[in-house]
Amino acid sequence: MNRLLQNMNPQQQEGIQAVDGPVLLLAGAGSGKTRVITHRIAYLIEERGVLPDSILAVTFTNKAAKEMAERVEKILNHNSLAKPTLATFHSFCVRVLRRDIEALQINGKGLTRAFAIYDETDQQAVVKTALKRLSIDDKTLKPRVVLGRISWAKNHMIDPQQYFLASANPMEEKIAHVFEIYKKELLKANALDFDDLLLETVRLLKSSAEVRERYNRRYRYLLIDEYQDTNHPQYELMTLLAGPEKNVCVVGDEDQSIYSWRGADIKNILEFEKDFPNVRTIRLEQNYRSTQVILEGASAVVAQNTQRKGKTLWTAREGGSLIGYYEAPDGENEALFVADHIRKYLREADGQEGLPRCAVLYRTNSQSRLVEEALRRYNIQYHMVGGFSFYDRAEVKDLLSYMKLALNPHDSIALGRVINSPVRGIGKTTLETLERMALSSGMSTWDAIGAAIKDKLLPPRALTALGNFRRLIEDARAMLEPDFAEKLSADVAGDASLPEGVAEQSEDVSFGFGAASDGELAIAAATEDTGADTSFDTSFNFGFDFGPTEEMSTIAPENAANSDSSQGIDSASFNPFASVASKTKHDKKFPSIVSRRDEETSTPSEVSTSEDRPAFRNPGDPATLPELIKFLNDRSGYIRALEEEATPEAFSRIENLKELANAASDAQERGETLHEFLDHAALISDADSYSEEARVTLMTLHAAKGLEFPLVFMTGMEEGLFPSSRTMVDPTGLEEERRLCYVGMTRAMDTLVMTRARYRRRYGNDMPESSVPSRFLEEVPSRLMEDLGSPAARPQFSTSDYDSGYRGAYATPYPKANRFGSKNFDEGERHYNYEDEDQSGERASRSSSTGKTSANRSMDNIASFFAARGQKITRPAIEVAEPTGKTGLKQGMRVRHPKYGEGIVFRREGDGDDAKITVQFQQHGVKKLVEKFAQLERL
Ligand SMILES: Nc1ncnc2c1ncn2[C@@H]1O[C@H](COP(=O)(O)OP(=O)(O)OP(=O)(O)O)[C@@H](O)[C@H]1O
Repeated sequence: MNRLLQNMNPQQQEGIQAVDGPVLLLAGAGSGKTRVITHRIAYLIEERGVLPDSILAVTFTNKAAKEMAERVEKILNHNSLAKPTLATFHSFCVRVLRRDIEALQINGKGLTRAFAIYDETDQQAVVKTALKRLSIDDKTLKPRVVLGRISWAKNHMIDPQQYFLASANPMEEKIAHVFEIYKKELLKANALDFDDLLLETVRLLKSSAEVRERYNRRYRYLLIDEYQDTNHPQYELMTLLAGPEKNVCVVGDEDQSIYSWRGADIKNILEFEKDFPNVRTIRLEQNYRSTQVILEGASAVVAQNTQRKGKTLWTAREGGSLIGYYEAPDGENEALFVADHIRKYLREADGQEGLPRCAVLYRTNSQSRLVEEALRRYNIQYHMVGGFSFYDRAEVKDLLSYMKLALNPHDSIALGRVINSPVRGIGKTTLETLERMALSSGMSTWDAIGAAIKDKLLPPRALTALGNFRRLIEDARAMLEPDFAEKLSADVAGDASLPEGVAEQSEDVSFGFGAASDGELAIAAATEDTGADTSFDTSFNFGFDFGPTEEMSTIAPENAANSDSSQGIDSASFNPFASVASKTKHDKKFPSIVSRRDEETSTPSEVSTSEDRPAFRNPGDPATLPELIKFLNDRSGYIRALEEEATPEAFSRIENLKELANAASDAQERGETLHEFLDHAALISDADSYSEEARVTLMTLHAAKGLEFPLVFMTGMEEGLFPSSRTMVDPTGLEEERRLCYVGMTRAMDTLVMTRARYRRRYGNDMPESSVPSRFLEEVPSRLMEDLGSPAARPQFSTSDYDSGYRGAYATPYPKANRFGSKNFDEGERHYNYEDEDQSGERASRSSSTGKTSANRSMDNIASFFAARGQKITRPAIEVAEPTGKTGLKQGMRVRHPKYGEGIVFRREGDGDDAKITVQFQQHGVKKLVEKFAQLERL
């Protein structure tokens, strides 16, 4: 047998040998697709005598192209001088255009071969020029938003004219005009952006038969990898390059198509057989990677999808350990569980053959923070793929810079970083003037801002922008002082009477809290209490959700006592400042977040009592860390700007900022000061050295595609997180999430563990929100899963497990029972949640005392989780009849809420006026609503 066919199964052999005519290689996960592609190329060269340079293989990433080239070289024993072309779509297009773009010129006009390639910064500059020319404020129409639309239009082959005709509103019309100018400007500059590289190549090959035929003669064998992730222009390019011979082999797996948000069209693979009628379809269905258990589990999940061709994957690796499931009380414990498991795995693997390798996968980058911190506590080195370490991300650094300025506004580096981020009209010239002033007088930039405002040294617009920025920082600084709320409301009241303009604002008093002087905060003269509770709400629009008026309160009972009785709820309680207005002053002072608290007046144990629960600030206390972050997020306009951008990247940045707020809440609970929090963040990024030898890899599910690991963790298996809430009411989006789940599961070779947190903090909320297990967990047959949460299986922690270097950063070492025994948690102190308040239905049927409900609920959760899969469990399931009430809404129904939009009913409890309904909203996560006020419309 030919050496290239040895050790290959019959389908793989067919895939290697079928080199003539169109071939669709449907390669299931782990079925040796990469092996087949590389051997196929080698086979063409060695067996069929094809010239290497007449082979073109297109892959998705440069890394994949490089690896493939190396593998082919190796298979051919480095005997071939000529090389096949292995490139990405974009790099291939650059080659074509550098050679032939001038064929597109008409009467000598058009782009030349010396064209420039514009990156995103260049693109933004062009859009800004266009907006300026059209007198459109780039705050109302963000350049990034415009660029997103332009890219979308281009990838759907829509030109500015068509875009204009199809525009449904004035905004879209404006974008069409910008698009038109953008196109002309690029042409004038002899430049192409990334999308153009593909589109112009397609246009070239379509319009010039001479050029097309030349490429068809040159590349007689075409191979496209990851075909399921190609978009429309890439599809067109493939058909043009396939030429009359159509020796084109596309390799892909529709079950691994996870890039529709980037324009990938799963139809390309689903309809390949239609486009090439005489296609030979080869299915690679033997999986060499995973155990039977893992493969069966993954296949069961993806089998729920409708958009697929359907493959029956099998493996000779019979049996294998069951898929582990662990339900942690919260996100921190989930991460610690993973870290503990990894430590054991690495220990056990020590001395055994082969490098132990494992991966922790998550849906969004922001989830890495807790895992990173847990691994660091265990002193386990890790490598993070596809992104910076959490604290290195631009948006996180920006927000930390704001926090640093709140402590020290003279920190010129932090100031330089955020003075115009988000864009607030403080331009280059202004900054240069400030820098010159600072340089010549020895002032800090902060002081230079003050001087420029005072002496009106800059144009009015610049001064207004600087004034606003200065005020933002001063207000943040004021939040670090006691009684800030009262001062702020006084300031807001005072503001109304102030004439507009920079001159007035330049006076210290009009800045609300006074200008800061070196080393200490100058506080504005105390003003009368002007009724903080009303003015406060208007002065602070945090731009995030504190809950609707009809939502069940998540506030502590002492605050809930102020509820609006007619509604049975307390809208104000969702405002972190509400407690300031509604509570009576406590004797004990809340520890300052600026300085370390006085150990005599407040010991760590006191902080965690219900009376002094850190989540709630007493009147006269400084703001808490999460409050400060929320204030900065909102007042800086940072989150708003990202929301307007509305790209997947922007959403992920928002998630990161929310995660930073969560980190702050954790720090607050540990009693950390702002200084300590910032130091902790700095240490994390400083110590962030990656080792090539690291055996632990952290990455998103997307980044994991194409990789394999003996041990894989999939974390955050929760509705709203995974599947992501944005996809949950869109069947197509949901199918893509399911494919992502399949990709994740099939990365595991020997062991797969899926975890979730029962309560997860969202956007630094005082109270973690309860979560619902991901539907994907439910889709794995129960016989394939085992619960790792039973006491015997539960890892045992001791404080000595933690890296001593890190312990210093935490004021209170965690007691053993707090980690996985979740003693505190179970006693309902820190993790108070509405479910603790409202379990009437379940409680009625339970004889247990309320003090133990959390522990019992945990059992019930696991019990019902496994019961749903038909697995026998020792604890009898609790029967709660599902009432339907007046609305007739039932579990699984799709509904619309006037504020939260679309969602799916997850649970209904109680009846009559007390009936509560839990809904998973697409945009807003899980909400528990009082049915009679909820105004839910059935869809
Ligand atoms: N015929 C074979 N005999 C033994 N091992 C094989 C064979 N074919 C593939 N493998 C092994 O199976 C694993 C998966 O192969 P490969 O990475 O090529 O799969 P893939 O189809 O590209 O996977 P995915 O699409 O899931 O990323 C590799 O470890 C590979 O060495």
